[in-house]
Amino acid sequence: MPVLVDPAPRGAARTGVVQVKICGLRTAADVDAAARAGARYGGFVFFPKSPRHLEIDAAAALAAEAPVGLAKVALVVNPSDADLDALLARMPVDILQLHGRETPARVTEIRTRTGLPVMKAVGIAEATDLPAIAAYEAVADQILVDAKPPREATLPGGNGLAFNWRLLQGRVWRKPWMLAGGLTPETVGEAIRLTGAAQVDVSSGVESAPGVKDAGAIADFVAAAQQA
Ligand SMILES: O=C(O)c1ccccc1NCC(=O)[C@H](O)[C@H](O)COP(=O)(O)O
Repeated sequence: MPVLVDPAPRGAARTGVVQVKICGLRTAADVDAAARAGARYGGFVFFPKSPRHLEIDAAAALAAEAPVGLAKVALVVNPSDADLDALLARMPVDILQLHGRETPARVTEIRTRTGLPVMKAVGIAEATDLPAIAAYEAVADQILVDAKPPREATLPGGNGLAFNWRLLQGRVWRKPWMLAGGLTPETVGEAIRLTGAAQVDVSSGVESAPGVKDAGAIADFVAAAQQA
């Protein structure tokens, strides 16, 4: 049964509570932990080099059992039309997260072709990276403001690295956005206070090992975000 999801929630501005995405869910226990903790979004990674990668059928089985209220986010990197067709034919997806070098034109194409809300990841390391957010907010439903991966990184995201959150102070964007990059239960409160983020995303910071989620850390992270 399709889950009705607001593609562009206003987060804290709408509900008064910071919305949380737990990315890299790989097991039924992970999905359960995220939902029980009160996360709004659950992310499923489709990137074979990642320790969080899932085959489509495995992700589809998890997504089918996910409770209503946990929006299912499919994270893809530079997907071809065939990749998207194969994914969406088998898995119920609420939001597509584009985490590669997709251009604004390609974001528009994917959004039109799939009919799904699209969240585009933009990597930030310094102030000169910020204008890309404006370019993508014109075409995407949401922006994931993430740490830019180091040049030598094998993953375009999920590296557990933070960026200077003060770069975002005083910035206003028209579209909903989510803060990501190296957040942990210990740091997420300060990150929210410094940036004003209404939504936050975490992966490495709630793991006991790469790709292994820790239910206690997920609960701590969501609680810390919601209390900020
Ligand atoms: O998590 C991965 O392995 C991954 C692979 C390829 C592209 C993106 C990936 N992750 C993105 C995320 O998990 C989050 O959206 C975000 O980058 C936060 O990650 P982290 O810094 O680990 O909290």
